[in-house]
Amino acid sequence: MKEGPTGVGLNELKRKLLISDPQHFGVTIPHTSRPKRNQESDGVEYHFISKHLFETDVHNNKLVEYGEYKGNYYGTSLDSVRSVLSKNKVCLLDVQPHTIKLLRTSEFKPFVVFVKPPTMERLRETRKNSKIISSKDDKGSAKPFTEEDFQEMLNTAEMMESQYGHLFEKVIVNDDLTTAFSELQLALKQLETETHWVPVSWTHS
Ligand SMILES: Nc1ncnc2c1ncn2[C@@H]1O[C@H](COP(=O)(O)OP(=O)(O)OP(=O)(O)O)[C@@H](O)[C@H]1O
Repeated sequence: MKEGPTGVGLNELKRKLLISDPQHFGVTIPHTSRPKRNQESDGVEYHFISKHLFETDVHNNKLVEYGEYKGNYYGTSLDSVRSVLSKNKVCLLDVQPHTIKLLRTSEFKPFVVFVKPPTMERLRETRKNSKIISSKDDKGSAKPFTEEDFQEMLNTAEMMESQYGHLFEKVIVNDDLTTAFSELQLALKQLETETHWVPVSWTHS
């Protein structure tokens, strides 16, 4: 499980992990109530369900997280996480910090990595040629980072870390991308090869 402020590089790091070992890592397929487009297939880009069913699922706590955008719901179900785990893969999931509590169970055994922005100076330097890809925008528009984007990223990161820092198992500063990716790979490898501490209740199941 990874998290961090918008634009910090979560998608980029997730993409790199998936490419590096597609047998080992997996991602969830989200649910949406938006109508399926012609070129899309159910269960590939999204699980397409009705608005009514989405609301029932929300009511029955079947979703890890969900939100509404342009009148349609989008969300990730607990079952979609289970489906990745059932293939014996490590599920890469970005979540809001308040969701960590929900996932800290013996079933999911999350390893929480906080992806943190570097200093303002280093953001300016490293993101010179980077574009923010608006995930919310259907056309996937991309525009350069502004000073405000950097400031917001730093503010959000500080807020997240002060409020939820105790829930992070690993903090990775995404300064140089290649270095950050290597650190992430190493942390995940160590997680699988070395002994680490978990709540005692997790050892009984
Ligand atoms: N270390 C880095 N150096 C330079 N550019 C980077 C670095 N990390 C990410 N980027 C670029 O910054 C942009 C935003 O990254 P990305 O889309 O991964 O962010 P995100 O955290 O997933 O954002 P969101 O939550 O809004 O989807 C991308 O164009 C990405 O290539």
